[in-house]
Amino acid sequence: MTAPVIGIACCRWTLEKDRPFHLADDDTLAAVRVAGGLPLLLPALGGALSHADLLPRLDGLLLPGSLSNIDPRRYGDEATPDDFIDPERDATTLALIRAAVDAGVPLFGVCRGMQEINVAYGGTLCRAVHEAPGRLDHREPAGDMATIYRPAHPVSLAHGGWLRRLSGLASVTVNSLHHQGVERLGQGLAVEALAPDGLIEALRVIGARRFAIGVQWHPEWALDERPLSRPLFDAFIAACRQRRTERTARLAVSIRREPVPA
Ligand SMILES: N[C@@H](CCC(=O)NCCCC(=O)O)C(=O)O
Repeated sequence: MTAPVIGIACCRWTLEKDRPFHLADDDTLAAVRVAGGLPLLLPALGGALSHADLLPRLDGLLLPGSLSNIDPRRYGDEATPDDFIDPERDATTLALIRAAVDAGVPLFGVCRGMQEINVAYGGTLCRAVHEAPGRLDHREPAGDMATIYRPAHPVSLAHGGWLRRLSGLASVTVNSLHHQGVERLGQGLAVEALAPDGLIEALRVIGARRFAIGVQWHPEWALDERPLSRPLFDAFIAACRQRRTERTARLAVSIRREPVPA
């Protein structure tokens, strides 16, 4: 069996001279490869990325973190001029998420990716968690990469939840690099983990045929050093492998059914 193909949603950033580039971070690609997947970068083409063309070729969909924020108009809030948004990524991922889950494509959202799952299911975001009464500051500290991605706070894993079953743990300590967070949970989503201030740190799509999980932290960083990070990627890729097996079996049947030329 060849490696499952994992579509990784790119950001679209203008890096120089008004030339936009499609980007994904290297740690996410490395984590997918270590767990046995074949990363395939999905350009942020919005509506030009045909789901009918794409989804039958994908074994998994991964939505990585990003410095950019989801356009607040996507969840009914007002835009502010200085917000760093990425409309093309929004147009790509927000349309793709539910289509992927409905097609049985395993889905894994990290940080912005988890926020995208929430918005795709009709949820809203708090745009500055550190300013919300009773909330902790979830932003990263200044410093080198080890400091930025340091274990920052515990999260409690939901009783009877999927993450608790996977890890056998009641809580894990996670890194934290975000200033936005889930405000209203989307319809059809379940809480999988909470921070000490009650902020939702992980969620799951209820009734999804396969892995459909979002986490607010970054398991791709120091993959083998944190208790839940490698198991998360391994479980995601295992689900993708299962889809690949079924997908290739279906393909073989349809090829056998092709009439043999006389
Ligand atoms: N901009 C949003 C999402 C935060 C996020 O995804 N951070 C990732 C930072 C860079 C990385 O390591 O990918 C927010 O601030 O809430």
